[in-house]
Amino acid sequence: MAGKTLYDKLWDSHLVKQRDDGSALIYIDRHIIHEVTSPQAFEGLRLAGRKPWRIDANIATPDHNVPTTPERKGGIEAIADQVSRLQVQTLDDNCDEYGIVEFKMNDVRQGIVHVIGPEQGATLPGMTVVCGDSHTSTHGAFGALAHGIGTSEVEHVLATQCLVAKKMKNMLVRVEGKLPFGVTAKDIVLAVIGKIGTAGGNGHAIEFAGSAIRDLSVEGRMTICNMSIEAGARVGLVAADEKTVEYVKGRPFSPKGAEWDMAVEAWKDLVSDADAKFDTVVELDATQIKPQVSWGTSPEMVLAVDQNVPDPAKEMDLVKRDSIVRALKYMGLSANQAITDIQLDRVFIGSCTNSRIEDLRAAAVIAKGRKVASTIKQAIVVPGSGLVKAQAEAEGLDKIFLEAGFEWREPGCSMCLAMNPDRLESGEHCASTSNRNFEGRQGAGGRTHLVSPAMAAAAAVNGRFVDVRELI
Ligand SMILES: CC(C)[C@H](C(=O)O)[C@@H](O)C(=O)O
Ligand code: SF4
Repeated sequence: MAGKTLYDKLWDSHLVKQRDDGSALIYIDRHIIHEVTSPQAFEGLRLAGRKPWRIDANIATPDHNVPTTPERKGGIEAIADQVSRLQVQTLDDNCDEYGIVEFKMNDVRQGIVHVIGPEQGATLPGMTVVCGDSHTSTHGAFGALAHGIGTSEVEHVLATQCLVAKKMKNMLVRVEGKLPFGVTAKDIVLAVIGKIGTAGGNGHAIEFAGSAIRDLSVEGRMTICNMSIEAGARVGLVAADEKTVEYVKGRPFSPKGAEWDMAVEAWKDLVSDADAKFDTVVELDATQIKPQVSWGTSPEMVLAVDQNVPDPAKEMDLVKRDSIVRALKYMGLSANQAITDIQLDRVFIGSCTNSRIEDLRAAAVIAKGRKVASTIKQAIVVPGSGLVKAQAEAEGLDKIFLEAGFEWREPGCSMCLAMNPDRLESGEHCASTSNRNFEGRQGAGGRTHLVSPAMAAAAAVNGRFVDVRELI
């Protein structure tokens, strides 16, 4: 019998019941909750006369709708938008009613769900982790089976601690070789999506492996797994190793004492067996990856910073040609324009892809001693959690950013999506460290370019895209 992949192992160890029609019931160890996808789920529970079944498996925080400016210190009343205020209030009320641990808006532990889960040790190797949010794939960086679920599934998990699921296929993305200086995890994942496309991982759980992935910090692995969903896969995974163990050690929700020792022993098995079979294998040479910039309205429309945007006239496939024409029009770019000729209006450093301490450090290296270009209307740095913010301030990163002309904000999803006051105006170009660039994502008519934190900082000081390696 062939060996098992990491995904097979995680699936098998959580399988409650397999049905003949292919559907199955799996046990969920951790459920993370935010204000957007939970209100109807709690309401559904109430209407059915049910209660959450395992209170301590849940952890909640508001992130999408929270303002990131200092006024929010005034509390929920300070949220100007009514719908946003109601969502945040409803989350607070639901968590209070059922006794669910919640880091409220002004708690130092508040932040983006995918940043705070790992930060608190609430995400551990070997777990199943779900959240009503597509970027739950982030947590797979710990060798956990993690994916987004819909609101009706949020209700189901609350009520039963189980989920109806279907086993996915196995895909291996192997990235070998040493990553060039100045090239980061974000560039790896954008390059992967550029290669396989946004449908490339459809129906698969992607395991990222190879020396370039092993060499990454746990934060970098989170960035990669985060964007598995943009590669078409709901699940991204990285095998657990010493770095994973080191990261989770001593965190508030991590096991302690004898339980810790047992856990570490068990986590050693969270790797794919050498003879495991993958349905699909993709290989990338890390040494060839350059800093990436998305130019279009899909994450697969991405190029190296030294390239030129495509010319539709050279595309023979009519469907592809049409999508290039439309993307160029929306983005206000002309065929063959150099990426380094794209003028930026705003810069956003944040989101669950790139708002951890390592991301802020990388951006600060570039910002240090430089100034945001006068042509940039706004450059904001939004830490992923209050604890990331505190850590950055302890290291003096806030000062570096403020002196350079960046704004230093409170944690939240912020400009990643237009659900709170941070957004683009129509026609504006933004260098953004987030994960999605479809039309209107950061505000109606806004034009998003996905980049790494260092590339975003470099764009801020240069006014246009520049190969960050010229500034290091
Ligand atoms: C609001 C939420 C449901 C959504 C998601 O699931 O991903 C958001 O986080 C996003 O990034 O678009
Ligand atoms: S930061 Fe962006 S991608 Fe992440 S959860 Fe928030 S809105 Fe979704």
